[in-house]
Amino acid sequence: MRFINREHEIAMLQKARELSKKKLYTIVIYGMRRVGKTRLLLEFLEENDLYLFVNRTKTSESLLREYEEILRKKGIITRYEHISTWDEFFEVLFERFNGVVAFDEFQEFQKVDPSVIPTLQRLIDMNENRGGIMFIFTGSTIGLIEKLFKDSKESLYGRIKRKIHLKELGIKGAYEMAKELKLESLDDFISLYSIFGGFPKYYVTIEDEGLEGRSAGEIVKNLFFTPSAPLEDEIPKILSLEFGRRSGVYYDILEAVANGATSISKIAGYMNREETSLTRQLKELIEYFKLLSYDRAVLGKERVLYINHPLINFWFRFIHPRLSEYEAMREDLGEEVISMLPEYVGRRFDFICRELLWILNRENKLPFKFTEVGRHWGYYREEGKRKVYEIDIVALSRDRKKAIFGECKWKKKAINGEKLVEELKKKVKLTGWKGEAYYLISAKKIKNAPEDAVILDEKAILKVLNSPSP
Ligand SMILES: Nc1ncnc2c1ncn2[C@@H]1O[C@H](COP(=O)(O)OP(=O)(O)OP(=O)(O)O)[C@@H](O)[C@H]1O
Repeated sequence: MRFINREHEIAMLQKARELSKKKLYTIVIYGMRRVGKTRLLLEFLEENDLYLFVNRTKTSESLLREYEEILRKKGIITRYEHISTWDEFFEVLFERFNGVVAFDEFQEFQKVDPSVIPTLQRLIDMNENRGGIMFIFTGSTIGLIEKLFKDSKESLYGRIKRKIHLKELGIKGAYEMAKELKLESLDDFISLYSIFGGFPKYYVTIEDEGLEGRSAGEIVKNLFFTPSAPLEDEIPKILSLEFGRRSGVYYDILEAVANGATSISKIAGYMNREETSLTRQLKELIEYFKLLSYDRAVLGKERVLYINHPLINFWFRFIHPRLSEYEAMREDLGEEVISMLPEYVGRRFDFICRELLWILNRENKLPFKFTEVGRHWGYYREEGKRKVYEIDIVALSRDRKKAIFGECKWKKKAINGEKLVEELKKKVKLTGWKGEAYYLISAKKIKNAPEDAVILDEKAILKVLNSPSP
């Protein structure tokens, strides 16, 4: 797959390389698994730079031997020289090497040999003013890498000049990949993006499996629901690397949230456990692993939990609760899941709308600039009963005096725009909104679109996706 996006990150790295010529420069690139850290490194590194992968399955001695061999191949040490300690390894680097040294999966040193970290710290301190070397450390386990570099108790704290949090490619980047894969049909793309988000790895898997130009349903079937499917253990693999041996309750919480338990009391109900026995793990899933987030009612105080990683959400919604069936009757389960996809995609479409709105906002293509966007929900009484209303999009100006209220519907059938806006206006009344109001409808096809509403239909969405990035 051609290298997509990341101009901003490459520019930051290039600037750091320039600065490192005068004075040692250290940079951390961290982000979720599969987001593209290694590829970014490899695109950036030049022939004489050093790429060093910290392989967690190796012993300290064998990793050192591997790196020693790399130094030999690069001509940094001779055939007759040997490196027997990590001290020597870094000393040789500082004495003889000019260029970039990239440690991929740096956090794995904690497993292979934790003493490497203070050794490196000491040598960084001693060589602070030495020009010519730049260190890049990449790490996947977000919580761990943050701890390694931000926690003042850990030794590399304060030695890092720049941190790059590498995020998913975003909807435009994902659409570029989809185009490479001949998947430009918006319907298929919206379904795939709802499942895979902007993680390049999964689009590369579509390419690796020769599934270019196929429908979203066929792709999902092939990648998950065939014998030895390529993504059959993707999520368990990622999560076991993140959670280590502490996994148990985390899995149950994720399953509960993916299936509609959006608060700690509902999760406890789903799992049939006491709330207090889940507090710590829930906090860790939010703050340390960053897999769960809160979605707030923009005009209110309530909040609900959701899984912010699209593929983890998909896995826990459809496969994890039915792992036995997944083993024994995979193809049948696949048929069932594929038949439920339109409804699933319909619900994920809210997030897609928000992302599209952010793009339009950046490009000044909305009635005003908003600074916050999310959902809103509230309650009203009808015939003595308490009922809920929901507004898919509420985008607010900084002073909270202007708002865009929107509905997002991804369905095959055309939506009646006028009717939808009428219903939306009734819901807006329920919120008690007093400021300026604008209305937005996002749907595949819209008939009777009111002239003064912001319209995000198939044509408008394709225009956003195809517009050049600023
Ligand atoms: N910007 C990109 N454009 C095109 N392909 C990409 C891009 N970034 C990554 N890829 C591809 O996606 C796959 C996964 O990327 P990569 O291995 O770099 O991710 P990673 O973050 O290092 O993952 P992990 O933490 O799991 O090792 C690779 O096949 C890579 O070539």
